[in-house]
Amino acid sequence: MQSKPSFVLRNPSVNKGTGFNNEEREKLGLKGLLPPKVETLQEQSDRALSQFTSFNTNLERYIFLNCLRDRNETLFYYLLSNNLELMMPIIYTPTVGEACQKFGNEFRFAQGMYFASRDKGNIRAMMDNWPADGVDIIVVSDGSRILGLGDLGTNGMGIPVGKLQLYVAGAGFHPTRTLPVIIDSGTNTKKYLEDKYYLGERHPRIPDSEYYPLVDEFLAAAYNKWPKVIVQFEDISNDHCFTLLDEYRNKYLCFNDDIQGTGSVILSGFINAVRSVQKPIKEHRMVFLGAGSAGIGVADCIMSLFDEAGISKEEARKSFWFVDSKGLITTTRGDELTSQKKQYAREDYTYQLKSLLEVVRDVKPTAIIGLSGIGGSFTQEIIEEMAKHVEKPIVFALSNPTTNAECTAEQAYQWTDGRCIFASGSPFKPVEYKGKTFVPGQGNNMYIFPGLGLAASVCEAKHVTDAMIITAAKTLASFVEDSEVLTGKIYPGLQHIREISTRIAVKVIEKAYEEGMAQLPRPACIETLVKSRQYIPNYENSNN
Ligand SMILES: NC(=O)C1=CN([C@@H]2O[C@H](COP(=O)(O)OP(=O)(O)OC[C@H]3O[C@@H](n4cnc5c(N)ncnc54)[C@H](O)[C@@H]3O)[C@@H](O)[C@H]2O)C=CC1
Ligand SMILES: CC(=O)C(=O)O
Ligand SMILES: [Mg+2]
Repeated sequence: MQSKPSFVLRNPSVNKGTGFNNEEREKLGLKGLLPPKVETLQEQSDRALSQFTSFNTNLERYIFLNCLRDRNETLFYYLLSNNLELMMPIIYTPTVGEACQKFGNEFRFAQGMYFASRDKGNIRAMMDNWPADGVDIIVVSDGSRILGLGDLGTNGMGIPVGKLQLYVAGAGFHPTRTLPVIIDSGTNTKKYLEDKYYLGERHPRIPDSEYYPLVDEFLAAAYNKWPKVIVQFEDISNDHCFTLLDEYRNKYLCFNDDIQGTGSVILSGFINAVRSVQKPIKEHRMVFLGAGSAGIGVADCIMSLFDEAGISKEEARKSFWFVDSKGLITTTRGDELTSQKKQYAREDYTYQLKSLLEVVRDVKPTAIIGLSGIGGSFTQEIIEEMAKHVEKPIVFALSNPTTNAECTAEQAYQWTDGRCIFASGSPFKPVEYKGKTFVPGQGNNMYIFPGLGLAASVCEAKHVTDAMIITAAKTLASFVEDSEVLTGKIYPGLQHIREISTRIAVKVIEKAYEEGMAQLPRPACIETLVKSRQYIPNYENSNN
């Protein structure tokens, strides 16, 4: 490849830094521009790892990694892929949450694309500014509900960026073919509107009459420019996300990660928790704290287990109790419920239960599922009350980041005397309790979206269906052996994410063919096709 040296060394997609061999240095006119030693990718990675560990704070490590990505993409993905467990909590939850909150302060260079209301009418033309040849996947947020941190506006860009890094490292999307997007529809967070470093549009969120046409124009433009692209909606507040999903799920190739990805990963964890406690699904009583996009998405997916057990929807709903900021959701509560809440509203309560503790006392749940964004809301009293009535309580504290988790892993094991099956959205370290080591599971959609997205992209799916989402959940669950499940392990180790994503992709593609959703002619071997499409970070694959 003939190119100006300054360009090659400053283009992260092709830059190898000290990895350029002598022949390449000669050919590309790089002689004298690099220190003499030619290094292998492994040697470069060893140095980068040592630099990574030398920082004092996780935010510094986050900045270091993103700057590395901006210099040498191959090295970044090689380092990340080989140190995923160490680096996941940095590029993803919890550190990405802090990085978003400080996005304006720590901004160094632009990534992805931004579309604001004033761009209305020009979005398709703006997309031609994106420098890559093609785009296979877009993660789009409007920053309105970033993890459990609320409305961060344009600062939310860290989330699409981080999710796409997982798509590359976890599933093998090609990094140059991923596009993080922020639809800047303003922010209602005063702190950011008044922050001199805030980089978004400085106005309150636009009304629905402007919001929906803006998103519609963005999607139409994206599918016009990249007809096979898959779009993942991410961290969009629940006043919009359900409407967007309903509107577009049968029009374009898209899905909502917080509703469907979370639904799938928690269904998977629940399947294994049910295997672990050895109690049939119809005997479970599930209390949800939080009835937003994630809570409803999870319940909708768990409903499939009742369906498989031959239990009607009407009957199955009696196993769910939802608590939101106003208490137990009932048909008699007196407030206007959204259609999503209505389907799970209890009809059998003539009295009102205002607090989670009251609900737990009343229901004696076998599972308590936190997707409220409220840190510490599973108190000792609540968990102890639950543990009185159940031999192996299922405690899922799934809100992110770590500070927003409903309880910590340590608390859950202590308060249930080591009997609970625990999972959290953000990672917790193993817990020593009464001479035993408990390894908490991470119930996070990161196990699902890379493989699901890969499947949809590779087989050129028309749409992402519920059956594909449930297939992904079951495939993930199958990674945990019976013997492991009995010890309380419900998710496989993260270090196997590539294998997991590959298997999820294969199974989801098979389902897509079964359902007539796959548009690519059926290949002789789906696994071979999937593997042939996966990016592996090494210099042999680069263009030089
Ligand atoms: N582990 C994972 O993979 C995922 C975790 N999440 C986390 O779940 C949390 C919620 O996400 P979404 O459902 O998308 O948000 P959301 O805003 O759609 O829903 C939040 C729900 O919590 C309820 N709530 C708020 N304050 C409450 C209180 N004091 N008591 C009881 N309920 C209360 C709200 O009424 C609402 O029903 C966030 O922290 C997010 O990070 C979301 C998606 C995936
Ligand atoms: C994990 C995730 O998608 C969330 O917390 O929103
Ligand atoms: Mg999310």
